[in-house]
Amino acid sequence: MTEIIDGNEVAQDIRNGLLDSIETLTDAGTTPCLATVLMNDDPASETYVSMKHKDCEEVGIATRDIELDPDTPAEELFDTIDELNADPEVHGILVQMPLPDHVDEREVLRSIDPAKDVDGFHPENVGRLVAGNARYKPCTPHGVQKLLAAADVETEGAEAVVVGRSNIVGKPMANLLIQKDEGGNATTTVCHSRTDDLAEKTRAADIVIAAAGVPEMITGEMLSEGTVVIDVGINRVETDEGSELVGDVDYDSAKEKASAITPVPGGVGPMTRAMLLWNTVKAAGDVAGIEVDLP
Ligand SMILES: NC(=O)C1=CN([C@@H]2O[C@H](COP(=O)(O)OP(=O)(O)OC[C@H]3O[C@@H](n4cnc5c(N)ncnc54)[C@H](OP(=O)(O)O)[C@@H]3O)[C@@H](O)[C@H]2O)C=CC1
Ligand SMILES: Nc1nc(=O)c2c([nH]1)NC[C@@H]1CN(c3ccc(C(=O)N[C@@H](CCC(=O)O)C(=O)O)cc3)C=[N+]21
Repeated sequence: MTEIIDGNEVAQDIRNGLLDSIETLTDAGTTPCLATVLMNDDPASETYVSMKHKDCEEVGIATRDIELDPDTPAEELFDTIDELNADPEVHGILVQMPLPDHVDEREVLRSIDPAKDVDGFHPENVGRLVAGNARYKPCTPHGVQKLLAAADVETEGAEAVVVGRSNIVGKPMANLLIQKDEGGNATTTVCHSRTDDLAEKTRAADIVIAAAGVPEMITGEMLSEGTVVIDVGINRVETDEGSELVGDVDYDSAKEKASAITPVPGGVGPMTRAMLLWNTVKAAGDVAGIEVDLP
């Protein structure tokens, strides 16, 4: 029997696990607060940002909601970030990607106070993660680690294959998997668009983590019996019945081979949002000087 790993359920457990710490912090006068900055009018981005606000509301995290018109001059975005950096009531800052072409994404990431960088994308936080001294683990890979743990998947000694090498998913995922730490100690291969014979790599894996942004590219035929399959991909595709959300994994054929698999939607996506709350609570705890219990 293939285990279907329910991301909504695990994310709910994480949110519940944060409640006591949020209450402790709030009672001590430090209500955790996340600020989001949205500077694109893509409906999907708007949906994701509003989901993040709803999640915060549910657990008692305060929010700031900043929306900038996509043709706002970059200077104004930097001014906004400076204000949030300086605001003692704001603990986490998330600038939703993608940004318009006239804004330099790297410069934006560098401008966020690393102590408030709850995405974990600032170069200082990337460096700390790589050095094995992470402050904020990036939300999507951290969420994948929590999903694997919830499904009792042992990473230590496992052969893990990450498909994708982006800065926001593939690279930090691989870095977490090779850490000498809980949820790490995996022998990790990173594949990408120039990988020769991807199927050979995925067939040798105990754990496959698909983050390529190519709809349904990982098929059952590319997997060995018993593989754990984590599908990070979120692709909107048009079908005869309208638009549909699919992952990077061909779910039906992969499920035939997998011992455990995540669905899309309802897999990694909700975990990304839950780990954002996790990082925000950690940020508030650091500011308050209170050691909070994190799930
Ligand atoms: N669930 C969630 O919370 C989140 C989901 N996502 C989703 O995850 C997916 C990946 O996102 P992201 O990392 O930002 O995407 P990017 O487009 O930034 O990176 C994709 C990576 O996949 C590699 N790749 C592309 N095509 C192939 C192929 N045919 N075979 C092997 N490797 C390939 C690319 O290789 P190369 O480097 O050579 O170009 C690149 O490294 C997307 O579907 C995205 O929507 C993203 C963030 C959060
Ligand atoms: N600074 C920044 N940080 C991010 O973390 C970030 C970003 N920019 N830009 C866009 C990507 C994408 N991303 C998702 C988060 C949650 C779901 C999610 O909750 N998905 C649900 C619902 C999907 C739906 O119904 O549309 C699911 O998969 O079940 C999806 C995608 C975060 N990202």
